[in-house]
Amino acid sequence: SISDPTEIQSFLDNFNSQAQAVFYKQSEVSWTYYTNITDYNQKLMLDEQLMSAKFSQEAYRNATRFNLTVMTQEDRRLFIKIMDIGTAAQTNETKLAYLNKVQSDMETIYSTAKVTMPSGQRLPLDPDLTQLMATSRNYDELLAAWLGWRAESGGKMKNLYAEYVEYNNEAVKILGHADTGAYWRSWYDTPTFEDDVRALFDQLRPLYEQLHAYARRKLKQIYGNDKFPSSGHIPAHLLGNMWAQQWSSLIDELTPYKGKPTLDVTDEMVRQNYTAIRIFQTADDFFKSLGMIPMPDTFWDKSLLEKPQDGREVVCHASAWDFYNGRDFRIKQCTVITAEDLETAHHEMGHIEYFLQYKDQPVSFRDGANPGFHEAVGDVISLSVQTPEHMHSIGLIPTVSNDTESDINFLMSMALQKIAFLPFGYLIDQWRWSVFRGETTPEKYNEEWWNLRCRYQGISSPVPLTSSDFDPGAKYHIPAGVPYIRYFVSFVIQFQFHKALCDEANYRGPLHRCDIYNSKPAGTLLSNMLKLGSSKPWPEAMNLLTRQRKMDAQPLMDYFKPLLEYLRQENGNDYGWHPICPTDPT
Ligand SMILES: C[C@H](NC(=O)O)C(=O)O
Ligand SMILES: [Zn+2]
Repeated sequence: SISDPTEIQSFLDNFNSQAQAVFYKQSEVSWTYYTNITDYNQKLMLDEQLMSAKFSQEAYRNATRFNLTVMTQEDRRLFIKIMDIGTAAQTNETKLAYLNKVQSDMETIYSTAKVTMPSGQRLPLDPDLTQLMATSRNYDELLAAWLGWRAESGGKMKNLYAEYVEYNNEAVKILGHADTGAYWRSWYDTPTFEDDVRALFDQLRPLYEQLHAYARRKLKQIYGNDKFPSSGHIPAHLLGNMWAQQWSSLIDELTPYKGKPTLDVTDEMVRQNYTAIRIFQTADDFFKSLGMIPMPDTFWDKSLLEKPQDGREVVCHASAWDFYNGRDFRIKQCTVITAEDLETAHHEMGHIEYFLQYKDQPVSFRDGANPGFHEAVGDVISLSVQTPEHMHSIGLIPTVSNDTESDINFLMSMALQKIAFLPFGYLIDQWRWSVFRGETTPEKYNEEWWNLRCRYQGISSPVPLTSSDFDPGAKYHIPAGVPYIRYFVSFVIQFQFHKALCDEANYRGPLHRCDIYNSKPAGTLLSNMLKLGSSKPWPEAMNLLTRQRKMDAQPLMDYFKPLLEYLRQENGNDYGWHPICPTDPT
């Protein structure tokens, strides 16, 4: 095997320049499809994916000719990443083409699905059903939207998913991974990763149990006790969100102390004629205030920031794109003028900022330190943006009152976004890992999904389950093949990051009121971590930013401590639910 340093360097240099060209082409062709769903554009994308796979297979073959033991740590890390080619390891082109086609067809079903409402209207998820789930308080209307969406999305792809699992597992086993779940977890490069996330979830469950109890009591007042099963579960369609994953749209009903200025800035944004562009300029302004890298001109020229009105079908689920040429970075978001989309814009721009900070790294290091890091960047900024102080400073709330009651109201609004999410963020890949392992077989897909939803989220299906349903397919990341534990990791570490940046900004008050806006030191500290990309093991990146090497739920618990005390007082013994699904689904 090759040990000559000159040959090692020239291989890496060649790979780097070729990979940029190949990945650029694949990004462009994919972008064309995601922003204009047609059979023709899908075929171009699938063809390009096969070309890109051939490039990766050849790079893999060439890389295995080198002797990794004589290399520098950095070069060895590059070679390992060059050889981590995922499903492109499938050299049987027919099988790889079929896997990619099935994956793309599931994502297309999801992205073009429409529900025929009792009124006869045919509604897509974005923006119509999302808006309905957030604003309707009519039990039957919510049920119609919820049932319709499951039927038109997941209900149309159950057999496809079983094939996707089989072909995806076969491909990654060629690289030596036990199954697709093992491959996805390998990106965290932590042998105890599964145990670590379970420990974090167990540590945080009391917070969620208290919030769940509080929400359940309020929702019973709205919909009537008879709509709730005796097991303590909340019917899945009543939480203001199609997947009950975040409950922010219930803020007005769940605000503990009425009579204070609303914390939902949606109405004010609409009143001020906010546009999608202005939402993204607001986010860009925050990064600039930290001395971080502004969005480049190509971002503003080439992003798709609103759902096209020209009849084109697009994949509306928001995403941020790196075109791997160091210059072209875009967001695709069907932005609507709501507080939630202001937050999403910061989330997506956090990805772009990460791309910008590590753009001069070798291609194989242009990734998050681990996938959770990439999901955390924008959210950390958004923790500052959402403070009453910052919302006041950008004119979206009239006054800042930090008396105890207003403080609890604010913490409740943040808990509906961050605490409500934790079991959902945790259970998606619990389900998928069990599917990839073969523990959950196709006839058990739906039942096991609801077992986890009932056990961890304390919500249940408002209708009896049938084995032809495939409710996992009603959530984007399942048909799109996007791993999900990254969001659970992000929701924990973003509070570690927030605490570290607030310390760096010399902020002294309670963590939940910290706004790092304009802090150049905080911006420098964050930038230095982001610049690393995936060039170092993630504990080193974590240490650089937070002075510790582990994921730690303490900052999140400290942030919400005053609210937990309030909730325990409010709930008394009225909290918790039966771990298995109710038989009386109301
Ligand atoms: C939390 C996750 N965010 C994302 O996809 O960007 C979601 O929307 O389900
Ligand atoms: Zn993201």
